[in-house]
Amino acid sequence: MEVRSRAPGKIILAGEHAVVHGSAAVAASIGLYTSVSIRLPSVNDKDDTLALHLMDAGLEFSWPVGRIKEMLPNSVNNDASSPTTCCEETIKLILIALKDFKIPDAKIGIASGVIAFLWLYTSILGNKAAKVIVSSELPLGAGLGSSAAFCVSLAGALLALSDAVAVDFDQEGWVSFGEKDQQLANRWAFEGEKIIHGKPSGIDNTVSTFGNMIKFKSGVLTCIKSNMVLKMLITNTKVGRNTKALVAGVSERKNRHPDAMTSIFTAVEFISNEFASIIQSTSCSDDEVVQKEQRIRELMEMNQGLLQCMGVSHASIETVLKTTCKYQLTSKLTGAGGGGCVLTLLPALLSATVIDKVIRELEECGFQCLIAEIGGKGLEFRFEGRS
Ligand SMILES: Nc1ncnc2c1ncn2[C@@H]1O[C@H](COP(=O)(O)OP(=O)(O)OP(=O)(O)O)[C@@H](O)[C@H]1O
Ligand SMILES: C[C@@](O)(CCO)CC(=O)[O-]
Ligand SMILES: [Mg+2]
Repeated sequence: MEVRSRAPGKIILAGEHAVVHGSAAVAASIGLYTSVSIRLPSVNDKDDTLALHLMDAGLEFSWPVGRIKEMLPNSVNNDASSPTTCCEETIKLILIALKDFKIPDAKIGIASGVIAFLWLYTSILGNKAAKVIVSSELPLGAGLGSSAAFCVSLAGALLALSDAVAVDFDQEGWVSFGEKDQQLANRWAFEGEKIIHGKPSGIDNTVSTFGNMIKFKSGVLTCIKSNMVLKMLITNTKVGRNTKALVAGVSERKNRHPDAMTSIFTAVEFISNEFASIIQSTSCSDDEVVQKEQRIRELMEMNQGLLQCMGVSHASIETVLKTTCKYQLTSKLTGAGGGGCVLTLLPALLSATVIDKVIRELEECGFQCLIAEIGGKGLEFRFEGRS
């Protein structure tokens, strides 16, 4: 039997990092997905290995199922309906076991994804043989929520094969879980994100699970119904960075300057709330749309300034800001910053010629541009066959 699942990446429109410290943030799913396929062996198949193929990283892993029990003595046969946290001791044990695979230095960040995989797999499905393939349309480690899409998609495929959720094997095509099961997938994905991010707020896995546009604060999600067409250019600076290190850096800065940083996080809270209310307000005339866009531009500019105060901007991000500013366009980083992706608001009345020009200039700097669909579907799965 084979199950496939897919979960989208995201953009954070306002509030990244501050959301880790309890401020509100606004995020939307984007139409780029991470897909997972899990194939269980047929009854007559004697294969007793768990194989993982990470297509984007070009890495393959496999473990005899007996070896997995030794590596993760505490996770196998957990209750799939009760998400649990992977302890530091288990992370260390898996890291030691991963040395056998000689992951190249340039790809060492993938190790945390493999640990998250092993934790989710063994906690939800136990000690079973399977072939798992992961592939993504998202750039990895670039601020578009690849880690969350990875964890959500995995949690979804694993839960679809577990006893913890009731699924209809005969349903054809892509289907979503019911709300209770979506919440369970989201809670498991959060446990995976903890392994990759250290201290995630939960916004990335939540928007990847539920899709659409959301406001998120202290673990609570509010759906946003957008009343305006929001078109964002996404520029990938291709400067690699690691969300865990950037989140930790902001916390260290907060420890050094608690009052100043708390004031910054409070300012971000106001920005996110205003952002959400502008998007939701109705506008009838072109003039009203232009006024709303103007306010969003100012909020993006202020948010970017505050992210710079938090220490998460980067020379490559500043280059995108300067380049787009030449065309009177406003940009801000999205996700953890430190490189990665930058959003540029494309006003509704902006001509295609200007968009082409700005994209050409950004690409001449070595960056990669894309315009993604905003606010689409969340986690979905499908069964490919039974045996
Ligand atoms: N398709 C994938 N295959 C293997 N590992 C993945 C995949 N997608 C994400 N990962 C794991 O997630 C890590 C990247 O996560 P990270 O949080 O640093 O960046 P991001 O999620 O893309 O950006 P942000 O958190 O700012 O939105 C990778 O190093 C890897 O461990
Ligand atoms: C930087 C951060 O705020 C967003 C990363 O996409 C981290 C998080 O919320 O977990
Ligand atoms: Mg991430």
